[in-house]
Amino acid sequence: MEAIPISPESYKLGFIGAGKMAESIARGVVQSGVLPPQRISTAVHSNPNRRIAFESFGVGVRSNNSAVVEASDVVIFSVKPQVVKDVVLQLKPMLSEKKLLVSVAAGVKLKDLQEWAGHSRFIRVMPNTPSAIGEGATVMSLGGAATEEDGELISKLFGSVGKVWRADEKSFDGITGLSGSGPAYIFLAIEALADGGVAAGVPRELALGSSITNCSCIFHVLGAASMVTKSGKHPGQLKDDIASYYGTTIAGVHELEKGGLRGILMNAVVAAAKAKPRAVLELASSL
Ligand SMILES: NC(=O)C1=CN([C@@H]2O[C@H](COP(=O)(O)OP(=O)(O)OC[C@H]3O[C@@H](n4cnc5c(N)ncnc54)[C@H](O)[C@@H]3O)[C@@H](O)[C@H]2O)C=CC1
Ligand SMILES: O=C(O)[C@@H]1CCC=N1
Repeated sequence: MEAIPISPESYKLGFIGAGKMAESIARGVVQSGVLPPQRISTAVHSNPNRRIAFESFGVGVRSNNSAVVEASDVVIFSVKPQVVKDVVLQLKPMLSEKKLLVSVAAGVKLKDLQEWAGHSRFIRVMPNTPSAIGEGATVMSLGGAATEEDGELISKLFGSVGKVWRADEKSFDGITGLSGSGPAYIFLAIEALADGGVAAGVPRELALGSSITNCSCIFHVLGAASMVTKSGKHPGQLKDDIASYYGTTIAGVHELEKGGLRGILMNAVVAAAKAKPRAVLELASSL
């Protein structure tokens, strides 16, 4: 059966799973103006605070998952990986090929998603939480029956909250370890660098205090990231530009190298890429 085109001007978007990732995407999409909140809905499973979070930016909260699917042309599965199979199977009678299905679940393969849904108009996406402020990184891979127009629609949706790339699904574990989980490593680094500043005599408020948006640690991290994207120079070159001979920076860089920072960061990405969410382990053991 040929997939019925979804109108970019009027389609309705539904989230199954009203958690942190769904909120980051929905919040960013509404802020960007690509979809008005009236065209987005979700349902709250157990935590009533999630209703408040979504309603705070105008997204409607329906009574249950079925009501969300019924009202939506595009359905994003944003529950934890171990819950995806159950919700897709429960909703299967309503998931006709007229609807475009999307999953953001880490580690859950298109092959399985398509089998549970009964069709392959499915797109697997790996976003990250900076989507909430329009700075997300999203990678997507199309299932068998997803059309080029479907790909463009989802690309535009996630493009409204950051940058979007397409990749072979084979790369998805690595992409999850790098860009899905990656912001957490940087948050950790920001916190640790600020603590280093405090240890070296920088007042806490100046390093990373209660008025976080105005702290020196944030500005140097933002500045460094912007230089990588805007200068066109390799980060190694930018590092060399700061590290004067006999200078202060090279003393700090020496400590980082002695502690194995590069190896530790590489190991973190590889460990996250290899980590299998419980759903995937259960799936493998049932084969
Ligand atoms: N948090 C992140 O940075 C990223 C998360 N993801 C993926 O996004 C998905 C969601 O992750 P988070 O938002 O972090 O988790 P979360 O725990 O914040 O959200 C999941 C939500 O699903 C709800 N839920 C549980 N069972 C349900 C059911 N049967 N029906 C409807 N809702 C149900 C929960 O109440 C919760 O609000 C996961 O599959 C994860 O792999 C992907 C990229 C980044
Ligand atoms: O930690 C997790 O499992 C999810 C997937 C990528 C980021 N958070």
